[in-house]
Amino acid sequence: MAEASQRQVFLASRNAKKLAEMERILSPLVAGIRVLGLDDVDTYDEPVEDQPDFAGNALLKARAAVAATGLPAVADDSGLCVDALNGMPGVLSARWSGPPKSDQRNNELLLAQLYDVPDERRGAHFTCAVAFCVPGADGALSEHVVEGRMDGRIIREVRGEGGFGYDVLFVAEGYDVTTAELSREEKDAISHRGRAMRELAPVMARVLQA
Ligand SMILES: O=P(O)(O)OP(=O)(O)OP(=O)(O)OC[C@H]1O[C@@H](n2cnc3c(O)ncnc32)[C@H](O)[C@@H]1O
Ligand SMILES: [Mg+2]
Repeated sequence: MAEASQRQVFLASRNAKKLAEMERILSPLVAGIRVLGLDDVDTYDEPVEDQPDFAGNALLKARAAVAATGLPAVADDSGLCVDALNGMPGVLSARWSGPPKSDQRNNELLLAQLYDVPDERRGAHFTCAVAFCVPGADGALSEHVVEGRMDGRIIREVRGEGGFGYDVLFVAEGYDVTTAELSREEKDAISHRGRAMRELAPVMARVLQA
């Protein structure tokens, strides 16, 4: 029983589609893991994501999750970095068109911003930082951060029904369909999130077993 409870991990995301990706990538890679979501813990305030980089925001979210729940927690901070926009929207990706968060308005704004940008300058990449924080017996936190990246370009009209966020406008390098047109497995195999989570999984397995 003690070992089973050791392997509970809280995935700290308010984005249901992102959370589903995190869970489906991690669960098969960490033996015996029991994934908990927001519905399994008492409500707590979402921390303000005010850090200048993805790793900083991921850590902030994971630390807040541990503080609220006392459980080992994983948080993902991710976003789209567009070359022609000097790396924006970057850490501001979720609310690029202002609150409340809307994928559709974000995509419309991105298309408008890139209206005059020719095909050869529409390069972009997704970045995902994942932080894993584990409370120790002495109150200290053990913290681990990994990052993944997916390169590609921004097309001129939305395509596809899968994924979330900017997937409908993003074509990964070597592909001619958007990441919203890929199957879940195909997206996970190449995505920033898939790469980061696959790097984190053995770390989680080791830390949770200790
Ligand atoms: O912070 P949490 O609660 O996890 O949920 P969130 O949606 O606010 O997540 P972020 O702060 O990390 O912002 C990430 C945004 O970047 C975009 N994004 C990240 N990963 C993406 C992906 O795989 N496909 C498309 N868009 C993505 C999308 O707009 C997300 O809302
Ligand atoms: Mg967020």
